[in-house]
Amino acid sequence: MAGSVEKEQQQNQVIGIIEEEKLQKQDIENNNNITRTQLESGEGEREMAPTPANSMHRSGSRPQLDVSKAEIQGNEEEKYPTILLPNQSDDLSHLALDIGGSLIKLVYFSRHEDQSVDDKRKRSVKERLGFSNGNRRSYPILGGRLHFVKFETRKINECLDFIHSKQLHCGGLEPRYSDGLTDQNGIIKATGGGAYKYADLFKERLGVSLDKEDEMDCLVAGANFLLKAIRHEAFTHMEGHKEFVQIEPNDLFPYLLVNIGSGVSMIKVDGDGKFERVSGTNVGGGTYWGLGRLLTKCKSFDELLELSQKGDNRSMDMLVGDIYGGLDYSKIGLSASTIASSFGKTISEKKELEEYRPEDISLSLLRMISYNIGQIAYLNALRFRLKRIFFGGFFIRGHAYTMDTISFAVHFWSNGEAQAMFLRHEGFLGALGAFMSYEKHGLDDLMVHQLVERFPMGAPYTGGKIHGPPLGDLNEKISWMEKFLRKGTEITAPVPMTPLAGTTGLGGFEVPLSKGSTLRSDASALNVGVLHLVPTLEVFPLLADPKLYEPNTIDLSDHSELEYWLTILSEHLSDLVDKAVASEGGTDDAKRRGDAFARAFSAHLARLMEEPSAYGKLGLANLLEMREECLREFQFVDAYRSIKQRENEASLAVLPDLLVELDSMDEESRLLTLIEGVLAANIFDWGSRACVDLYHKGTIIEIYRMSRNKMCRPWRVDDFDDFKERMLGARNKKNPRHKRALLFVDNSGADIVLGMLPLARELLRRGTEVVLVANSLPALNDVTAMELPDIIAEAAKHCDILRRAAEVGGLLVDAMINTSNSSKENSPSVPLMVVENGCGSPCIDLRQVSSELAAAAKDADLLILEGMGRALHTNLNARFKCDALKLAMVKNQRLAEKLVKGNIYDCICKYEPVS
Ligand SMILES: Nc1ncnc2c1ncn2[C@@H]1O[C@H](COP(=O)(O)OP(=O)(O)OP(=O)(O)O)[C@@H](O)[C@H]1O
Ligand SMILES: CC(C)(CO)[C@@H](O)C(=O)NCCC(=O)O
Ligand SMILES: [Mn+2]
Repeated sequence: MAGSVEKEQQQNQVIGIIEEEKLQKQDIENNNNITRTQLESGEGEREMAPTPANSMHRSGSRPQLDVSKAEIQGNEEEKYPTILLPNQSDDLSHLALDIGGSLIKLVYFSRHEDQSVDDKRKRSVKERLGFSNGNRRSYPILGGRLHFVKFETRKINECLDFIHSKQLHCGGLEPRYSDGLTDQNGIIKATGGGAYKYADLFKERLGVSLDKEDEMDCLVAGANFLLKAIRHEAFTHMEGHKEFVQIEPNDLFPYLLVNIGSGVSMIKVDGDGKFERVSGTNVGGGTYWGLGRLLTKCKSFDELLELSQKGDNRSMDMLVGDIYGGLDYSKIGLSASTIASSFGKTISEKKELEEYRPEDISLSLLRMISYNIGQIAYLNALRFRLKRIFFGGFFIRGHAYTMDTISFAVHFWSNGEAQAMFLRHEGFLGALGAFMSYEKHGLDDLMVHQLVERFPMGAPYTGGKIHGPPLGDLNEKISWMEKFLRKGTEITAPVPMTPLAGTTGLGGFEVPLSKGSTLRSDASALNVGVLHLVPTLEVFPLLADPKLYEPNTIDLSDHSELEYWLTILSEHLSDLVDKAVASEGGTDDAKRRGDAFARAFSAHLARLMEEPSAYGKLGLANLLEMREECLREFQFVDAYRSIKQRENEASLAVLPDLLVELDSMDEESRLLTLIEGVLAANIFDWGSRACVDLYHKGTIIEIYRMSRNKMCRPWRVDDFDDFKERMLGARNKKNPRHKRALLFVDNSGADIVLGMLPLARELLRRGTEVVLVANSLPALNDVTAMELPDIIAEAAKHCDILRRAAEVGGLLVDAMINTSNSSKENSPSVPLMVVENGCGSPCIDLRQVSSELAAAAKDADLLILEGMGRALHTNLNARFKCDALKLAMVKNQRLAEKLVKGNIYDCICKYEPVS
């Protein structure tokens, strides 16, 4: 794709659907009044754009639209006139299809220019660290998003409409105006039988040709991609218990892939493109849905599945006990309750179909088919000595009972030798594989750490389906939220996670496990997010062992733990909404958005409470990030903006006094005071309920002083003496001073200004280069990389060391500072730099950090992680290749008890020298 970039950039790009209210003709004619507009792009995502002349620093990962010199094409009276954007650089999409006997699966990719601002901080970082991420052509893969959508094959017109409304068939370009490009882009990769059957229909309706890819090739390519590139794609499901498994890419083959679509294919996979279809069965998903429809009169697959959840198969199935007069047949290992013959009971009863409960029929049928597939899969695994069986296809539909039955069959027959595993993207294997068959998309090179899965927080999913019209408008999104809630409570309901009693241990499987009363919402629409491909993400190079690294400290698979944190977030919500609404001026519009945000986020929390792994493996870091993402989705760019500003100002005002105080001390007490200061200042955390209550009781400075006065050693975890020894004894050869320290900073205000900056200054004074690592996007009151240079410039007015270092680090190039003419020659000229961490969350997952942080880490020999999010919730147990100091105040009673057997406001100073 990279090769065609220039060509595409020369093409005028046309955007078909832009809301007319948003882009008024007049503005377009004046062509410079529009500061932003919205282009619908995928599930409820919004795209906005600065004009080049008046570019707003919307911090963010959101792509932006260049509407300069925009022109209406064609009839201006049209409701949705086509708008030509000559200066908009390429934003294309690719689509691939898997048209099966029952369902059509779509995978589409939307890509956009990396429009991250090249601010002075970034420029200086690039210069200092000698790396560049500005040139995206140096990356084999381009950033963008992979979306997953499905439709029923019998409703193929809905699918065609969807493709048309999103212009997916012409690479994001309107065919009418893209001339030559239509041909070039008028080919869609497609697999499944429908690629043949519906080729003419696609040509007729969309003017595109389907480029047919072999179905088995695609299934295998899709499965291999998912298993290698997506963390925790596979999971086991036994007796209601779901567990994610991480498969090592070099320990993946061989395996048996069982794709349960309408029919079932069993494929032995030995490598990329190396496979053989070893078996299949015509008793599959189509059988369940088809027979079930006839026997129960259900109108939809989900209705049928839902019925099964209230069923009792004993009224249909003939059990061993029915045959043996209530006895087990223990000699061959069969309990009385084992099913001897599915549906067998109905032969001895003189009942008509109508006299059986549809619920029982559905359950009996589901069990029969699942068990049968599990058994055939086992036999094939045995045939080829395969230990792992991955089950895909939409028959599974993330349904607990189906998975339990299959797992049971595999486990029972193989005596636990073979393992059944399921895939989160279950039904999308073929479509993904077809997508992969596009040449030069670069996806093969994609690595786990470059993929971020995001769940649209307020997206147009209703009843598990995604349909147009696109929600480009926040109003629509908000009113849709209300619909979602209504719909959500209808279809999203708890399924017990704990197994019900009833199995005999003798191979009996008479009472369904994890059956619940209502069906969980459609897995494929709600359980699979949008995959963001971010080529600039890297694994933090200083992790001692990335394979062993687990960012989260607390295990949320412990249900009480999950409940606790979900409750915390829930209780925090109204306060957060107040802040968010205030940050946007408290207007009516902001209030509506705040309300919708609160509802959307509560719905997600409620869903997670019922179904903790709804969005994949859940950790506290994800949960906290989800909140920030959700805020951003409702356009709250920086909810704590004014609080941060106020706290920065208040802290900067007392900084000079603090520096004087520090400078009057000897080295040893200064170091202690500095660490104390960091711990004390970490009390300013708007993410902590307890602290927020505290803030009502005093000014920032009062609280900071109070906090510092209460600092008495030993702290709960207190390795200060070791750290001090390393620092003060650093003059000998064996332990030279640190060359470069990375300081992962946390909050704005006192935390950064009175805590971390003075510590940075001390390191600089000792000749250690300092890199401040801060968030890329706002999260709570965390300081961002974009905000830091201004804070440093202010602080530098009072401090030569900071000023010189910031100058050397290129941070002060155009800042207006009053230089006081003091002794330059005394201060060593090591740089102070700022890099972004690549995150927009209070926590940090070091498996996915920005490339500039990765570059800065190369020469670092000291890490200081500060704050609850970065040093406690995540990374407390992380091991590094260099010295590491973890500093935080524990601002939560439960966490304090759990992690350090201590109390709220206890402090942690954990020093881990590299051995
Ligand atoms: N909403 C749904 N509508 C219809 N079937 C569904 C739905 N959700 C799950 N299913 C089940 O999934 C099956 C289809 O799975 P899948 O999409 O993997 O196969 P397919 O590609 O359509 O079939 P094949 O590969 O055999 O041509 C259906 O037969 C049915 O059992
Ligand atoms: C025909 C396909 C491959 C179409 O996806 C699938 O439905 C299937 O594998 N059916 C089972 C056919 C058999 O092997 O008995
Ligand atoms: Mn299929």
